Amino acid sequence: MMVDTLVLDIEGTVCPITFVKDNLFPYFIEKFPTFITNIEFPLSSTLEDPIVQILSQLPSDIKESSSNIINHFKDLVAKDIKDPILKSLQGFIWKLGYENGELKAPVYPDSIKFIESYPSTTQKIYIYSSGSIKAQILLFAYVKDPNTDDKSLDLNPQLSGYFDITTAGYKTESSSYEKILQEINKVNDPQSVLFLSDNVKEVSAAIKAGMQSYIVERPGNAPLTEDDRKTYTVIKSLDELKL
Ligand SMILES: CSCCC(=O)C(=O)COP(=O)(O)O
Ligand SMILES: [Mg+2]
Repeated sequence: MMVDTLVLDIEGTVCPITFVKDNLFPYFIEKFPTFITNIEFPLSSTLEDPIVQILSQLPSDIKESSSNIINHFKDLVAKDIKDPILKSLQGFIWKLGYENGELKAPVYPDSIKFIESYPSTTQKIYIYSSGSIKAQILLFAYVKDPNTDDKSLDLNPQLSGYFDITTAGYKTESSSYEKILQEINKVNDPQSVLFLSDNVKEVSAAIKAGMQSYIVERPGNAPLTEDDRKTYTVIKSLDELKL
């Protein structure tokens, strides 16, 4: 079956895990406390401030003080918990870093090349990440240009859409991939959709939903077992795709 639609994971697939763990997550932990010190307690969800709106969704025992909120998010980040409130907050804080030049996304050169060359009127690329859609759009708007130090590339014009855990669901559940197939009008043709991820459970869930799916093995990713290698197609670069 001919593939004409790619769904790409971000961390560990088109971008090194170290960028998320060693740059994005610490940036959030460093900058978030300065945002929260300006906020008045108790929180009022009627305020226009988008950060207050997000924090208002927290359980009442956590949102009662800034120190509880900071400790709560530090704990979620340390455990890499894919929490929708954390993910939406991170998008706001990272925006600052991308806009002032402190953050630039080191998307792998093979992935830049693929994203720049694959899309056409009949071939599409979508993104599905646990990072919020806001964070995904920012990351692809500020891609480090591998040829020059000072410039960045905006790959968003090449992308047809974005999914996160609030719009599609958790990435290890096959129902999330069924939802994506519905959204992109591919329910009757799921084998024409190829999902790429570093995470074996995500690849397994996508295959269960009827998509094709390969594991992308990058330096620093979680090691694969012999069984994983026998069960799934494993690629090391998007250059290996023969589409
Ligand atoms: C959109 S960049 C931030 C990535 C992130 O927060 C994350 O949890 C990465 O998860 P992924 O699903 O891309 O592996
Ligand atoms: Mg990943």
